[in-house]
Amino acid sequence: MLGVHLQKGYVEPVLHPAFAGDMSGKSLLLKVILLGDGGVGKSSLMNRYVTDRFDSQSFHTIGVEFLNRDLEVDGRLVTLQIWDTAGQERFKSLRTPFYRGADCCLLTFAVDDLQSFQNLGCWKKEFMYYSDVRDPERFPFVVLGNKVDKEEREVGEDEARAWCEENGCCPYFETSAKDDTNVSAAFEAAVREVLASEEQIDHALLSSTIDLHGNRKAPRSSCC
Ligand SMILES: Nc1nc2c(ncn2[C@@H]2O[C@H](COP(=O)(O)OP(=O)(O)OP(=O)(O)O)[C@@H](O)[C@H]2O)c(=O)[nH]1
Ligand SMILES: [Mg+2]
Repeated sequence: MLGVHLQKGYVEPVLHPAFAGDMSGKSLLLKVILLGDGGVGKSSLMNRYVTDRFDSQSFHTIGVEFLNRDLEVDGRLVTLQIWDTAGQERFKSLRTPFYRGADCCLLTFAVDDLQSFQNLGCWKKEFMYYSDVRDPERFPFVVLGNKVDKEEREVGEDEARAWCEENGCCPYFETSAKDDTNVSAAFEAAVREVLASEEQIDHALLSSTIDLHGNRKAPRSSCC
């Protein structure tokens, strides 16, 4: 980490460019969004990562909040803009307008709460419906099984990994916002997923450019 740039806000829904560099053009602004049932620990994960604090008495989120943190991943400077949403059903209309423009979605459940794990598919669907992503097949997700510090589990690691494989092979992290287990690793993985997916798109674009050239050349050679 190069430094923490803390910014907290309650914001209007805006279209967010997938890659907006800073004035020097050296830093990438990436929007990642935390989704999952109320109480699984989304706000706690964001606060642990950005402010290195944990509150055992946190309140439910209403709508959305975001915090920024600067970091370096594989030599790339990134400003990670983490959007924390309200998981409770009654706040659905307040959170869904903020899905657009996300670069990565962190699907979160708590390992001591089976229902929150069973709801992951609904969260994924809700995100895909409202985010209107350019390339749904390639959109990066990361799955977080939070509260691994708790002794009583309702969801096993193997079960969670199996879900990830069946649903597009997203990376899986067992985290604890309380103990600071794997929290940085999970957010850094989100950045890597975005960078990798952008590289795939660049590669696809490059390939189609080469194909275009190839198509232009083919008729000429047949003419001769
Ligand atoms: N033991 C343990 N408790 C946690 C952990 N993460 C969060 N909690 C607790 O779980 C409760 C809910 O955490 P929040 O971060 O508010 O949950 P949330 O997902 O943001 O909930 P909503 O805002 O309603 O969507 C709080 O009491 C937290 O202190 C964790 O890793 N371990
Ligand atoms: Mg919250």
